[in-house]
Amino acid sequence: MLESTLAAIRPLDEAAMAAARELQGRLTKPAGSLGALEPLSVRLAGLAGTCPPPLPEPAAVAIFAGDHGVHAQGVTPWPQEVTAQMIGNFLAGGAVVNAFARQADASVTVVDVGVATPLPADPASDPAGPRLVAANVRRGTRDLTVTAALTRDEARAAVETGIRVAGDLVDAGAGILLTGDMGIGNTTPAAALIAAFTGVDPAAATGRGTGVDDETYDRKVGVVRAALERHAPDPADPLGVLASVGGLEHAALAGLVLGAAARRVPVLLDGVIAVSAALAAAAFAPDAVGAMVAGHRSAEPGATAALRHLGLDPLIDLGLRLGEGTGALLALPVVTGAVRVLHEVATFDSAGVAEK
Ligand SMILES: Cc1cc2ncn([C@H]3O[C@H](COP(=O)(O)O)[C@@H](O)[C@H]3O)c2cc1C
Ligand SMILES: O=C(O)c1cccnc1
Repeated sequence: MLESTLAAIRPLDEAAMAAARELQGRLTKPAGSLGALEPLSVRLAGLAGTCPPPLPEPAAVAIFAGDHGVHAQGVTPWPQEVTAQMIGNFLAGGAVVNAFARQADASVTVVDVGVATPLPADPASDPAGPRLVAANVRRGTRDLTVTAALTRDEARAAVETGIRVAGDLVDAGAGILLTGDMGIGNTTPAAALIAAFTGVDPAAATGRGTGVDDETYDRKVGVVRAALERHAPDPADPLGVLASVGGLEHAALAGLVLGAAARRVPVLLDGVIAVSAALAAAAFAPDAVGAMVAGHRSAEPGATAALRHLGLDPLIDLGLRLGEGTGALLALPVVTGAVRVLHEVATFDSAGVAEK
């Protein structure tokens, strides 16, 4: 399934992009006045293979949850149980991601791809409310400072879970997918993935996650450095990188991105966990970058290194450092606006407005 998905990922459609550029030039506004929205609309036309591309509606957030063996190294002050407890919060509608999803009219799907502790009972009473997908590959990764976090088969199973979730959401009608994550400790493997794929130093890839103190931060950088030295991951082997220093939610997010790209539906990336997974997706299939929209610039320094490597400019920059899909949801109206312009704005000709 991974191989067939990769084979389905193709470059953007040049004719649709040319049509979108030409249309942008005829709309009743000075050329270029919509800044980053204009090239975004062109890219989304290229992805859809038609101009104008469909409005990115309805939106679906997929929150992949997993735990991390590296938690044992003291890289985060939060107990591991918080991952499972937050799943309960997502399903009950009480997390920040739920508030923003309601505002954006987006569905929320929570995927247990690797949670270590028992999940709370699913309160799912509202059929339109958040939904839980049980797809646990393993009850958390192994400690990447000691051994590979995952076997290649486990990493593949998680990637294929993400591909499957993307396909199911698109089959159910989603016009855009948004990435979400939950996993106490997951900024540590995200930093390791970013260092492995971009080549930046572990100190430049590592941030303070939930807000760790100086001592914990120094330990975290040391953990990332030790993991890279131990495993020497090969960036040309994305499955190997995900297995050695990644996480189950990171691998599944890479699959979600690949699945979206294969179905030619845009995928709006959230923060540092999402962009670390996007690096893996791009290593699997460089053309997958065409489907990626960077929602925001996470405060985590690794996110900026990853976005630079991917050649993506984030739509908003609010200093967010939460994850869950919150930054992607806040950026969604910007994406919709970029496409709506192509559908609804009059041309100089049709509106009888004189050109310069
Ligand atoms: C209550 C709570 C809600 C969260 N929602 C997202 N995260 C975010 O913070 C965690 C990563 O940071 P670190 O690597 O420092 O542990 C992940 O669970 C991520 O989704 C949360 C973290 C907490 C504590
Ligand atoms: O950028 C993120 O997504 C992020 C940052 C800190 C903690 N959790 C997630």
